[in-house]
Amino acid sequence: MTYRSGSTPMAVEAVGLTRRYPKAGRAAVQDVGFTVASGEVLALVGPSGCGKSTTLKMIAGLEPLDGGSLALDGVDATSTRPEKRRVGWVPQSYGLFPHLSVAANVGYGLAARRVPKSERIDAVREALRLARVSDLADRSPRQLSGGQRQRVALARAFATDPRVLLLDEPLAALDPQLRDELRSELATILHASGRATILVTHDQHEALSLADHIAVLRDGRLEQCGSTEELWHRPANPFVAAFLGRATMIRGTATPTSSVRLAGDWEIPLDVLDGPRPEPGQACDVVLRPKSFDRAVTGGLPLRVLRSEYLGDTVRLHGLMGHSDTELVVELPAGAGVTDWVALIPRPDSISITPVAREKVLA
Ligand SMILES: Nc1ncnc2c1ncn2[C@@H]1O[C@H](COP(=O)(O)OP(=O)(O)OP(=O)(O)O)[C@@H](O)[C@H]1O
Repeated sequence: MTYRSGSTPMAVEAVGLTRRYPKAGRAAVQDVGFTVASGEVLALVGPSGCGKSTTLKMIAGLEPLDGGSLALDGVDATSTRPEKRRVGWVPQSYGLFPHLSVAANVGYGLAARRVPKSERIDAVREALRLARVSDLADRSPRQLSGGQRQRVALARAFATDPRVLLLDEPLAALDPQLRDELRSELATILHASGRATILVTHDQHEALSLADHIAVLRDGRLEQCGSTEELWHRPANPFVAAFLGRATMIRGTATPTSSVRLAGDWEIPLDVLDGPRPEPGQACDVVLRPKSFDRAVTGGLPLRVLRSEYLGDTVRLHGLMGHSDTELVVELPAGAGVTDWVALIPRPDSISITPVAREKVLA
């Protein structure tokens, strides 16, 4: 039991979730835990097959748990039937019925549960308002754009008054431009709804802009779960760093002259380190992102360019740090030509440096 008297229980508390499909070798999900408060959005991210959908299904009650426990609003729900969990599911394809109006689609779940008509009308009106589609109530799903369909699917989930909303790749069915436009609107709707939301996405931009917290899964296991800022600035390992935004995480060593020495004799100054300063000789994890550098006018850190990609405003360089074999991806403003070697100066505000405790280095 996760509820402590005097404290507000978490809307979702998953502890050690484990699912082993029959006849499968390894567990699809192994020992995954996280919490989500009401009004918060958690993004489950990770490569294809890492266990995101299975985790979502365990919370909805569509897959049983082979280990661990699940509490909803502080009450154990590990074996609760799906229809009793008050969990709203928005599938990737939205699953709207083409022969029903938007309002009838939104009220479908309530009608199936024989909710009285007057209550149903109020609930549908409120759900349409929350999802910002009140003006579409009489249309058929065929007369809607992709973005409108997505919001109607959300309204249908809202109508049943769920305490938890589960969204499976909410923007995946939309074209890239519409996806960008809808991202911020969806964030506003989800936060205004006051529900706990768990969404699955492949897209790091979606995770960073929609979610308060992110859980990164890999091969069924949780690599890291924390606030978006925490994962961005202090990724637990190179996999998490790379997954959220092409970052490269490199282990370096603090020098006596307030810098960190990395591969290829690169030195990054410790100017903007906001946490505790490392002692000389102490190991540090340094997260370098494509936009962590400008082109140096004189001197600078040498990047040996292996390949370049023209991206319009910028050029993306794939290279090696100095004479080392450590790879790095850097994006610089397009315009100045690309040569075999490019000199860079670090932009300290976009580089994260975390001193590593000595015990962790030895472990
Ligand atoms: N019904 C099933 N029976 C057996 N194995 C399954 C079943 N469903 C999923 N799996 C396996 O479990 C693992 C996790 O699958 P899951 O669908 O949860 O991953 P995912 O992260 O959602 O993937 P994607 O991003 O591709 O949708 C995969 O190896 C998958 O092949």
